[in-house]
Amino acid sequence: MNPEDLYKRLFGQAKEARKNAYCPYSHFAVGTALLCADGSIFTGCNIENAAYSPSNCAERTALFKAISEGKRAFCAIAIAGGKEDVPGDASCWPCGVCRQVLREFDSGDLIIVTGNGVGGIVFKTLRELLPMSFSADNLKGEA
Ligand SMILES: O=c1ccn([C@H]2C[C@H](O)[C@@H](CO)O2)c(=O)[nH]1
Ligand SMILES: [Zn+2]
Repeated sequence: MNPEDLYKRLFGQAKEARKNAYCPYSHFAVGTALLCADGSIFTGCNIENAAYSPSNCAERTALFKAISEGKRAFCAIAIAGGKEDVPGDASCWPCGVCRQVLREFDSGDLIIVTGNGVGGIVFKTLRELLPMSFSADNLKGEA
């Protein structure tokens, strides 16, 4: 399958996962689908909390599920987000916190996929979304 078709399918899985979003405060529902290097897929949704700050984004839900199952290498993550009463076809790029968390497991080619607002997808590398990032390389004195 060519990458674009693979990402379209992944975005469809993110839209499906978005149905599980728990967002009674923001009413902004997000779903994700994370494609691991071994071909497995982990989905996620945002999970809000009455105390607000413990809320978790959909990106980190999927990533933490995968990490906790032993996965360490990832190809792409698709994100479908929007107010809960709309289909979630518009672009929803990851927040700054999630970009940094994803950076921890990116070796330079992680793809971020989201909707283009007209029924298709758009994708970029995490490196494009988080240039000049801080990583483990800095701690090793290599950056
Ligand atoms: O990329 C994003 C942006 C926002 N949210 C969540 C956090 C919060 O629950 C709600 C509104 O910000 O959407 C995500 O899960 N991912
Ligand atoms: Zn986030």
